Amino acid sequence: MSGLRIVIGSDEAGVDYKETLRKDLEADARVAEVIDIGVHRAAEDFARRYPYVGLTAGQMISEGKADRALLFCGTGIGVAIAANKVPGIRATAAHDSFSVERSILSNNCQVLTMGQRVVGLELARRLAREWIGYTFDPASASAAKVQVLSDYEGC
Ligand SMILES: O=C[C@H](O)[C@H](O)COP(=O)(O)O
Repeated sequence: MSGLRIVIGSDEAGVDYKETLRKDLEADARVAEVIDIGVHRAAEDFARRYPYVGLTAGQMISEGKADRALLFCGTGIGVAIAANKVPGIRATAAHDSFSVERSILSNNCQVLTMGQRVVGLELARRLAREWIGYTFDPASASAAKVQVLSDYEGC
């Protein structure tokens, strides 16, 4: 898909990867807009923890301000849990190529998360490049399964 609006964010444990991946996304012609929700390196911003980052990203997608989010924390787990609290949001941590692919093609996840303490930087960059290239097919056999979740949430 071209023209993606992507939120990028992290807690303090993922800020190094967030900074590198933000630059990658900004240089990618398939990305229309990169929205950096922090954290930034200022001490006061480091007080924001993974729940706020995940919730903010999920809310932005829910409100139509972005299409996807790429989030980092120590493991990728905390930001995924937080984003999943927002109704209608499907978020997952993934650190391998197949799971990243299926997060879109099977699950239509809007949010991909990774852990800076889990995955190497170059693999994270490669996975993000791959992730941008996938588009969910609403006519696929997977669509009815995703719809069950949407129906449950009513959105
Ligand atoms: O999922 C949580 C993240 O990995 C976070 O960056 C670290 O959380 P902790 O400091 O509570 O271990």
